[in-house]
Formats: sequence, C-alpha cells, structure tokens
Amino acid sequence: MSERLPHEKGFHISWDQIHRDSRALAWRLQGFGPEDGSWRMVVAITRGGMAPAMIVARELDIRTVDTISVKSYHHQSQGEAQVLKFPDAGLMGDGAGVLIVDDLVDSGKTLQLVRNLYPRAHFATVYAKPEGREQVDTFITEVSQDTWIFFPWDMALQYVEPYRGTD
Ligand SMILES: O=P(O)(O)OC[C@H]1O[C@H](OP(=O)(O)OP(=O)(O)O)[C@H](O)[C@@H]1O
Ligand code: HPA
Ligand SMILES: [Mg+2]
Repeated sequence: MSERLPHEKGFHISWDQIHRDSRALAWRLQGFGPEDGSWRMVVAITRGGMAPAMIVARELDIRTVDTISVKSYHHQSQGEAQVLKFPDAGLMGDGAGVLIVDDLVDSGKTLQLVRNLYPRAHFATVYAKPEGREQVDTFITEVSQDTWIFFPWDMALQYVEPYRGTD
C-alpha cells in the first residue's frame, strides 16, 4: 500500500458537471474511431468508469457495452491493481476498435494494467493527473497531482456553517 495523502486540494464534481464533461469527451472522440470513425464497443472500467461510459456510449450511439473490474484503491490509498472480472474475450480481441473509458487517470497504474491486456484499444478518461497522462489517449480536464477529485456518487448534500457565524 502506498499512501497518497496528503492531497492539498479537493476538486468537487457535481452530477451536472460529470454529465457535461463526459459529453465533452464524447464530442472529442466523435469521428476518431478506427472503423469509419466509429468504435465497435465501449468498455467501462468499474466502477468509476460506468457513468462516463454510459454517457459516451449514448452520445456515440454504441450499443455494445461491457465492463472490466479493476480494484486498486481503498479510500485514498493505492495497493496493487488487480482484475476481478474480464470483459467478453471474443469481443475484445487485442482491443482493436474498442473504446475503454474510466472516470480518471491518477498514477496510471489502472490503465497500464488494462492497456497491457488490450494494447490496440483507445483509452479515454474524463479527468487526468500528470503522472498518468501518458497512459490515456483522450481526456478532457487535467488537475494537479496533489488534487483529490470527489465524484458525485461519493458525496451528499449537507448543511454548511455560514462564513461569518452568528452569536
Ligand atoms: O491511475 P490510477 O492511480 O490507477 O487511479 C485511477 C483509478 O482509481 C479509481 O478507481 P478505484 O480503483 O478506486 O475503484 P472504483 O472505480 O471502483 O472506485 C479511479 O476510478 C480509476 O479507475
Ligand atoms: O482523485 C481521485 N478521486 C477519486 N478516486 C481516485 N482514485 C484515484 N485518484 C482518485
Ligand atoms: Mg476506478
């Protein structure tokens, strides 16, 4: 386990923001697939990649969607990445024509593992940190390495004290 704290900054993403940024990702990917500008299928890296992958698949009208389950973090500490479930081997081949989507790339370990399995796939994430940027082919927004991104599925609305407290 390598400790990744402290993260000095927090970047809090709303549902609306992840929807907009995932759409922007689809817009950027549109027309760049290897088969007449399209991809054969979308693969989401669970769990964080599932919402962005759904939005990308919807925008690019891709109906074949599969998942690869990779586990590498426990809270904010990273362990060895391991595959818990593989996508359909017959559909995947070496990854040619496949678009693999995740919410973010941080150290790049997750994408490196998946890239080794499917070297010809196209890798897309919504957010990227500098250490992992080389592992991703297309992304939308870069944040600094010491920023922790908080996704809407990990948060809840709650009361906050006013800046100036009342007596
Ligand atoms: O580039 P890396 O340093 O490998 O980190 C990025 C990965 O870490 C997070 O997933 P996590 O393993 O926490 O699982 P989850 O998607 O189920 O939350 C995130 O969703 C990426 O998949
Ligand atoms: O910044 C992050 N936010 C959420 N999950 C993560 N997994 C790796 N880095 C991050
Ligand atoms: Mg993940």
